[in-house]
Amino acid sequence: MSSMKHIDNIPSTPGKFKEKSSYNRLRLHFSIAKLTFWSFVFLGLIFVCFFRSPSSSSSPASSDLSRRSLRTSSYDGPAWEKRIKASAKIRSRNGISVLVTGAAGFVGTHVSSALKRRGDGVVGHVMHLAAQAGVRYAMENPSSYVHSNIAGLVNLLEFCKNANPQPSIAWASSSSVYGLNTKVPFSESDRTDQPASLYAATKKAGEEIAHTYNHIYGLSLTGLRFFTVYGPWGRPDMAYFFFTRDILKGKSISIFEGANHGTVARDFTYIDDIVKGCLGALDTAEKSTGSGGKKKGPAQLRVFNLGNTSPVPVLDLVTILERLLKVKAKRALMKLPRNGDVQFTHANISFAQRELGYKPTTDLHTGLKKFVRWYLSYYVDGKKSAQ
Ligand SMILES: O=C(O)[C@H]1O[C@H](OP(=O)(O)OP(=O)(O)OC[C@H]2O[C@@H](n3ccc(=O)[nH]c3=O)[C@H](O)[C@@H]2O)[C@H](O)[C@@H](O)[C@H]1O
Repeated sequence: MSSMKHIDNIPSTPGKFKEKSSYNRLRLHFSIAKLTFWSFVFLGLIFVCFFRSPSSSSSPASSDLSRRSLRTSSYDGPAWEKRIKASAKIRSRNGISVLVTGAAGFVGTHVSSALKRRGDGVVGHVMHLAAQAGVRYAMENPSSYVHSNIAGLVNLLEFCKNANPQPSIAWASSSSVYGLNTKVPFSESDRTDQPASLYAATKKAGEEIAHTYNHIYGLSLTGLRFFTVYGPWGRPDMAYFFFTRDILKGKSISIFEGANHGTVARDFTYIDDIVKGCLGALDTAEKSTGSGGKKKGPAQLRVFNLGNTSPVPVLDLVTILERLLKVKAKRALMKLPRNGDVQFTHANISFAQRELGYKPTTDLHTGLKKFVRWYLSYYVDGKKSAQ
């Protein structure tokens, strides 16, 4: 595991870490190829693999254990193992032990701490920085998407299928799989065979791969189609994040519009609502039916939209940010580039509502208010630099 230290240098979600040179890019690919499956999986999204198990204690969890206990400069040895075991320990009645990959990413961080708060055991791979999220970055670094979203997924499923007992798996898909679909709101049964970006194509491939492992090996699999997740500790490559940074710096921001000044809108979904959907998926997942690589019977296979059901034009997002930041943005309207962006997303969440009890409660203004409060305290009061 000590080989994982090099991951510090791997360019991750654009904006968090800058790629310095083509040498680094080559090194990234070479290094990823060498990683074990533990470090090979997703960033900016979660991939949760979990085993139902009896509780070992009824005492409440300490909510900050998950991240703090794993923050260490050494990723092997007895001390590290002890910390991993402590984090994995279940502390509530009927708790579950969850392997959260991408636990250092945006959604993974929030899901891990929510699990810890309710007493579940969590094992994070805090060094998991391989890049795969983001629609536009897929044009710059296509192979990172294939490595993480396809090869990483297959590696993980290979491991899970051979396990005895097999775990159930909930994993992050994306609203982008709807691609050029024009029927709104997007329902899980709508067509998803027209991806507009490589990112979307790799997520769609993940859904098909999930089908295969469910069919052949009896793995219980739940894919979650996230709709533009935002909030504190979010990804700097996302528009709401870098708009905030650039508005504060007095830099102009490009706001995309469709043909004939058509509205570009997103079903922005607040992180706390997404976390509730993730926990709902874990709590309702059935057991896998196979063991040791052999299927014993049909297993659960699900896909859910986790959106907000309330698309907001990007122009309105900017207006809300201006009000919250008390700074006027320098707006530059631009035609939607042909780089993978779609014009509109809108989730139908009735299936998730019925099956997971998923019910988003945060509107964009309320969510952005929380984000801006965090942003100002972290970057402005905390004097951290936002690149
Ligand atoms: O739901 C998803 O599955 C995806 O959500 C997110 O993608 P998007 O919805 O595209 O979010 P984001 O980039 O923040 O752009 C937001 C809006 O701003 C517009 N936009 C963007 C950049 C810009 O310079 N100007 C602009 O108007 C842009 O046209 C868009 O309308 C995740 O990044 C992705 O990983 C995936 O999870």
